[in-house]
Amino acid sequence: MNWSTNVWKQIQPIYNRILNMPFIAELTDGTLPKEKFKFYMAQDSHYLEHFGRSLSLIASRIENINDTLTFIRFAEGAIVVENALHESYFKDFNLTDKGSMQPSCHHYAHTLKSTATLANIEVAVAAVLPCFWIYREVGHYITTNLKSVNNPYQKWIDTYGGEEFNTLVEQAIKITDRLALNCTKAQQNLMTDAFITSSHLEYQFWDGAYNLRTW
Ligand SMILES: Cc1ncc(CN)c(N)n1
Repeated sequence: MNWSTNVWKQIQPIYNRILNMPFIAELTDGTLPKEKFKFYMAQDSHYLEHFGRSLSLIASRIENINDTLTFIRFAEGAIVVENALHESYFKDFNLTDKGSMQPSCHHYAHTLKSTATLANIEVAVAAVLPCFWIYREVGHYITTNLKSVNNPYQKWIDTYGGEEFNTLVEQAIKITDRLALNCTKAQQNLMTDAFITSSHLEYQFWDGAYNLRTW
């Protein structure tokens, strides 16, 4: 079994907790209160900047030059494409000030940046993978279970449930599995730990937004 299949199995309890979060249920049926989505979008805009920086750090450190190019494109996707979605919601919701980073976002963003800088490269790559993979799965899940035709969060759902994002996710999984193949079992375990930690932080990010958690 390749590394990614194995680690995805390991995070099933966390993934199922995510699917059962009120944030996801209400995003699916379009009833998520606007103030919670606005909080989430503002925090996510901060997150995407730091995520993009983490991807750029990985791009500069990863050995294979084609992987460097792929991670540069991932960084651009986060900073330009994904953030454009946020900008459009800022307009829709008259949000002008995104405020400062709050605990869940701060913890996740800085964990990724320090891992991308200081950890072995395969661990850094494993740490960013849930940011791709969990969002794709949640996007697909919501698309399949969509309950409302006029869902105000449709643009978000279409972005993460769509084909363009899926292509990026496939590339990220493939690179991570290739790196894992050249690792010892001990190194693979560190990759798994990083993947699990980021999966918990994905849960915390949505939970922080739903509860409008501030310092
Ligand atoms: C917190 C979080 N994690 C992941 C994604 C998808 N790149 C995101 N926009 N925000």
